[in-house]
Amino acid sequence: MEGKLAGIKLIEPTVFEDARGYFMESYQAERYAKNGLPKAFVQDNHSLSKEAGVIRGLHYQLHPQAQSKLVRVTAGAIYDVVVDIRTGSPTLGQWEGFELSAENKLQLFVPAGFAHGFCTLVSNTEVQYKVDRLYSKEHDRGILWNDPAIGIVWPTTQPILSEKDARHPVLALAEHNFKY
Ligand SMILES: Cc1cn([C@H]2C[C@H](O)[C@@H](COP(=O)(O)OP(=O)(O)O[C@H]3O[C@H](C)C(=O)[C@H](O)[C@H]3O)O2)c(=O)[nH]c1=O
Repeated sequence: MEGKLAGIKLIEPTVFEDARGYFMESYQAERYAKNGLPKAFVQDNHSLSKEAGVIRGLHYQLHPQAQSKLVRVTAGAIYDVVVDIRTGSPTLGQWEGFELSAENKLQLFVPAGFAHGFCTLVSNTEVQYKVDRLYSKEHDRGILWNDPAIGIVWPTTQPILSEKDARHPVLALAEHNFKY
């Protein structure tokens, strides 16, 4: 399913349930590539947030280390947010949110050119995501979670933030040089 912002994809995997529980292919390179996802991811990430109301983000990496991400929740639930920061994009500065959970098993594909962040909805939420470029501290950038120019409506107005996330700059969108 396509999001309202070009390139964003919400993926519902096939879940095989039986009396024991369930099985699903959480990723399959050939099928996902047919849906326009990168042919190769190079890193798996996994975070645990102990409380509801944790916001991680909004993050992105600059070219040439700009990352596409395939995000899923394996415990708990998040409100996952993407912001279009592609210079020249007709939806530059627009955001969209999705509820991903261990229950709904939905996966979100976030192409390079989007800032990404999430707010946990329950305690002990675990998020696992694939990226197609390696982490690069030098290319890592952030946007303030409540940047008034973007106006994201989060599930909380008083989030638990890392020190880094509490002090991101607000974003003059024109500054970004993502090739649309
Ligand atoms: C992202 C990353 C971080 N780190 C190290 C750097 C720090 O010492 C520590 C925690 O990093 P950070 O506070 O940036 O972690 P999150 O706040 O969960 O960041 C993530 O949150 C949002 C939701 C994202 O979309 C990004 O993928 C990612 O930036 O892990 C690594 O060693 N490798 C990595 O790929």
